[in-house]
Amino acid sequence: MDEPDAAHQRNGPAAGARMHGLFTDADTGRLTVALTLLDSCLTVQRISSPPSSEHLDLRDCLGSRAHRGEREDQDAYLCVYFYPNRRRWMASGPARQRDERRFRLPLSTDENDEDANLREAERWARAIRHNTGTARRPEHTQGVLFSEVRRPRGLMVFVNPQSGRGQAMALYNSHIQRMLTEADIPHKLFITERQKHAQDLVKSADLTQWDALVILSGDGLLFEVVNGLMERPDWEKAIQTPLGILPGGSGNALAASVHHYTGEPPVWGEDLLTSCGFVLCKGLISKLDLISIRLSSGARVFSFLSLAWGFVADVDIESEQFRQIGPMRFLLSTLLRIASLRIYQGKLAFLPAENECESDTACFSTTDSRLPDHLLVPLEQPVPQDWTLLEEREFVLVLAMFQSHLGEDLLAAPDARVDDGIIHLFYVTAGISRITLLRLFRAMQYGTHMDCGCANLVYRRVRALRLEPLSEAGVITVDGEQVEYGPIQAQVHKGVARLISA
Ligand SMILES: Nc1ncnc2c1ncn2[C@@H]1O[C@H](COP(=O)(O)OP(=O)(O)OP(=O)(O)O)[C@@H](O)[C@H]1O
Repeated sequence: MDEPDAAHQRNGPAAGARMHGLFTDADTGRLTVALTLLDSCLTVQRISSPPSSEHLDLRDCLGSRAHRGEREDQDAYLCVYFYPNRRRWMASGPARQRDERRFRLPLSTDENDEDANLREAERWARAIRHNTGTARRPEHTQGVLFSEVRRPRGLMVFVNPQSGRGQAMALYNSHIQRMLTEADIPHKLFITERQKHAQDLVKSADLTQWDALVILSGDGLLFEVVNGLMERPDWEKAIQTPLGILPGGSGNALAASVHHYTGEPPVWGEDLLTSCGFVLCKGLISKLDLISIRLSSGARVFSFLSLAWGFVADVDIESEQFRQIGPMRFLLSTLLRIASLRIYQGKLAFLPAENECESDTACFSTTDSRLPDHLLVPLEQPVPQDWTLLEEREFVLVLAMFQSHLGEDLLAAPDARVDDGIIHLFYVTAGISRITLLRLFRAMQYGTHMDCGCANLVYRRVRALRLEPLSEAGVITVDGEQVEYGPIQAQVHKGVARLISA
């Protein structure tokens, strides 16, 4: 804390002050507190002994409100809600933590105007909310601030009560409801009752009623929402509805990616939820890449996160049986699968990102008019000539990442960005030892797996890919959800959706 500026107190507010006033401590009603509102900071100076001064950064502020005291109390109160990044204890990393500040304005001495103190507190709350909305981080040069476009509609918040360890409703009650109220964001809760419930709801929803669709669950529920939007006749407009993600599942890869894009140190569990809640209330609306995925049956799905075959897909699906242990389920399944390591036979081809010009021959022609896949040809035809077809036929895993994180603590593609228009393709060829594979996954926690010097691990930046498994049975996952097994191909569509992100 800074020492109080005696001259400042004598002479009034500092230059640039939007408002200046005297309050008392909300709890004791005794200490005198001088508040000064600047463009991007609220200064709190305790004038009474011991004097002190604090500068509270409005970029960390979610909102502010004024209210009358309870029952007989005629004083007015000003509440300001901050979520600064702080260490909980010395050894822990910084994480956003709630810090509510309350200040009291005593009942007006003017008997003819008993509401004067409440009006003054409301004037402060309005001014703080205004400055909170405009106090942007200087690095935010792109995108639209969500606070500028939202209201008066609200959020459609989907909660899957079964996701993760079944705690999503408790997380809503303990964190999200309060944060949205503090940020003055209206919302309506939709508790999903079955598979595809969220998909059906967004297919038929009147989207003009909502500012954004928010998912408090794992990535699977957002996958349903994205595909529900893309199945609508008005998909082109519908997919422009901003999406928000709050971690309530066990993988929470997109939520971890959104946090990663803030540039803040990694956090997990409820700290990740608070961070994503903060991003949701304050964040920018960014463009989001969607990846069109074609399955051998002719079905098509849209993905925002990942496509996996081999080791990663097996671990994802096999870990379902350990759902009750939360995110640890992936670690346990990884160890079990490493113990019985498999080789997967298949063909892999891709269009390198540096091949900017699009193939003349490629153009997937179907009756489906949604987002034509101009980089793909039908699966029965050979890939276009400007594609790379690998000679390797034996893999341990193929993993295409569209965002940075594969799980809360797996930073698979550190350079990925929300709308970079790139598929970050990793594959591990047969011949890798168990110990090296384990080392790779440990390094992936810090995003340093490419620094391990493992010759079996290859990373390519691509725009489209095709995978043809040669073994009869196996598992392929898209965004962590199992899809039909067989030849599959994908291409990126840059920034066609929108995500509330950092
Ligand atoms: N009430 C419900 N009961 C059962 N399944 C549901 C319900 N609501 C949604 N689902 C389904 O649960 C599936 C998994 O949801 P989701 O991915 O959000 O959670 P998760 O699997 O716990 O998270 P993660 O993918 O991070 O492990 C989705 O396919 C969704 O359709």
